[in-house]
Amino acid sequence: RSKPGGVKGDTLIDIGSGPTIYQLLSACENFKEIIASDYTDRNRQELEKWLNNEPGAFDWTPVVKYVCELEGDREKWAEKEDKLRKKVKQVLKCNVSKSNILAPVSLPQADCLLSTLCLEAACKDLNSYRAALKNISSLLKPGGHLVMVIVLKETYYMVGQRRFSCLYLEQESVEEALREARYDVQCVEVTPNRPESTFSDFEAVLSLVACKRPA
Ligand SMILES: C[S@@+](CC[C@H](N)C(=O)[O-])C[C@H]1O[C@@H](n2cnc3c(N)ncnc32)[C@H](O)[C@@H]1O
Repeated sequence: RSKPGGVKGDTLIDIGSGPTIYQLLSACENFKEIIASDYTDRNRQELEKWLNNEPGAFDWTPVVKYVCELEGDREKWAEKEDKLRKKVKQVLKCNVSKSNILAPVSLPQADCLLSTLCLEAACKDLNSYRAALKNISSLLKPGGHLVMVIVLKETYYMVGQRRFSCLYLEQESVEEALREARYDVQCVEVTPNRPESTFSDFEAVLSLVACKRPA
C-alpha cells in the first residue's frame, strides 16, 4: 500500500494505467493533478467510463473502502471517489517504447511518475526495459520521484482465460537499470507471492520510490 506521506507535488503522471484506478487512490491525496495513460484504446475507454461514472463502469467501491480504511477512515470512500474523478485531468495514449511516450502530446515535466506492473508487461527484454525506463524519465523533473510496483521473476499472468507474457526481472537488474537511468532508490519493499496463487508465476512484488538526480 502507498500511505500518503513524503511524495507530494502538483502533477503526477501514471504510466500504463490499464483499466485500473487502485494505484491512484492514495496518490490523489498528495497531488493536485493526475494524468493517466495507457497503450490500448480499450483500457483507456474503461478508465474513462469509471471517471465519468458511466453505467457499466467497473465497481471499485470495495477497493476504495479498503484504501480509505488503511488511510484511517473507511467512511470517506465516496469523497475519495469524487476527489479522484476531479483530479484525473486527462487519459492519454502512451507507448513506453517511444522516446516521446505521449506523442503527439507533450507535457511539462511532472513532480512524480507512477507506474505499476507496466514496463515488465510492455518490454520483451532487459535492453528494451532499460530504454523504456529512460523514455518515461523524460517526463519527470530532476529531483522528482518515480514510484513503481514491479513483479519479480514473472513469466506470465492470466486475465480471465487469456495468458499474457511478462519480462522475467530480478531485483538487481531493476536497481541497476534505475541507476543507469540516473535514479537514487530511496525506499524498497519486497512482498513475497502467496504459494497458492495460480493467476501468475511471479515470485514477489517490488515496490519502490526513487528520486531522479539533477542533470
Ligand atoms: C499488467 S497491466 C498493469 C495495469 C495497471 N497499471 C495495474 O497496475 O493494474 C500492463 C499495462 O501495460 C500496458 N502496456 C503494454 N504495452 C505498453 C506500452 N508499450 N506502452 C505503455 N503501456 C503499455 C497495457 O496496456 C496494460 O494496461
